[in-house]
Amino acid sequence: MNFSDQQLGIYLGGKAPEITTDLAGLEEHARQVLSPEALGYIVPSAGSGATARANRAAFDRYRIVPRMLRGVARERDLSCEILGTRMPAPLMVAPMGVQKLAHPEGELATVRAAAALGVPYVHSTAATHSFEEVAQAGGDAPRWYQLYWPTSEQVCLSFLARAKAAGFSALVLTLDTGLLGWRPADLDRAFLPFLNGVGLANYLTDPNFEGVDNPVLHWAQMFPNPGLSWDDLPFLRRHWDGPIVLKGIVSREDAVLAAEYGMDGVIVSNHGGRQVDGGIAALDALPGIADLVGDRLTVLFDSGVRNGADAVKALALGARAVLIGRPVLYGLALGGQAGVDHVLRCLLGELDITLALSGHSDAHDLRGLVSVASSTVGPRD
Ligand SMILES: Cc1cc2nc3c(=O)[nH]c(=O)nc-3n(C[C@H](O)[C@H](O)[C@H](O)COP(=O)(O)O)c2cc1C
Ligand SMILES: CCCCC(=O)C(=O)O
Repeated sequence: MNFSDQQLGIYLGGKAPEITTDLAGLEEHARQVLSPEALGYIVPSAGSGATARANRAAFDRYRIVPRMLRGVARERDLSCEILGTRMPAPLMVAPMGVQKLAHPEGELATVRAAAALGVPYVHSTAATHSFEEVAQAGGDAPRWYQLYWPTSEQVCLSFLARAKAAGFSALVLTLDTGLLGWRPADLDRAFLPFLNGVGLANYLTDPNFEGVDNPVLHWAQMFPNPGLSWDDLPFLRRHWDGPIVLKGIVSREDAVLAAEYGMDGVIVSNHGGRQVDGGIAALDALPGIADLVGDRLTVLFDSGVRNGADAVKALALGARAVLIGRPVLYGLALGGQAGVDHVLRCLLGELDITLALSGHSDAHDLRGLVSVASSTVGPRD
């Protein structure tokens, strides 16, 4: 196999892509095709956008320090197993609701693209397709379920049972969205997809919603759930037979509590800056948490990853795998299933090439691969 076969054949399916391979430029392209409401919901972040900017600034501060002459294999294997789930590389699709805002095929296009590559897909409670539809589209491919814990215990139990029956193997409990954040782009338009019934597919197909007069009002009564506390977690353990991962952890204290409460993992994440404005960059929270609980918990990461090199940085700072958020939706907006396929292939390809060029044939033991760029280094005067 020659070089170009390897680059284009393996990574991109052998043809010139219709979408740029510069994933950092993807947002700009996606902005051209999204409706104003969809753009306002998907792209911006909470408040002034400070948390989202901090996410990116943190990635810029860390620099990869490649090592040489390490006998890197011509054919590398980045595959790994995370909480019982095999994956071709330590990459997963982050749970994201309301995907029909990006493309009419919504989550079905995303899960099909992920499944074809074996990349695990995490199904959001706020999806525009139900557990069962997504499971059918995804076939045997790995999938996890992300719970927004409804205030109704009956609905909560029904969601857990439906997810289990539909083959979702691990549970992600998102903790940073007890309420929606202050999102000016939506507030200025008075736009919330859920009020139009968008993002309620799991709810509307639930037996507990049968015969309900006003399903949107019913949803509104059970979505905001800021009252949850650590002592609620044993309930989940009793009713979910499989790994449980807490998403939205950015403090060391909470990471230690997650371990003490017997959780299996945490996702270090600030929800892509969509919840708290002025929050700590997720990447800045990662190394301290990984050092403290990495031997007891599976530490995963999202928020701000835009390309394969970013994923390498997060892995080197202690994440066992990285979840991809908005870039997947940008691919979805630009090309449906083919667009998501393209984005995932680019991520897998750039992750592989960056690791190989850094002296690694797999994605294990990357400690020491990044350093913090020092602002004092510059031309001598
Ligand atoms: C449009 C959109 C919808 C989202 N919906 C959910 C969701 O339903 N559940 C969840 O846990 N996180 C949700 N997230 C957050 C992602 O899982 C992830 O934490 C975030 O997108 C990572 O940041 P990034 O987009 O900057 O990579 C959503 C993100 C976006 C952009
Ligand atoms: C009501 C769920 C909101 C979806 C979400 O998590 C997001 O938009 O960030």
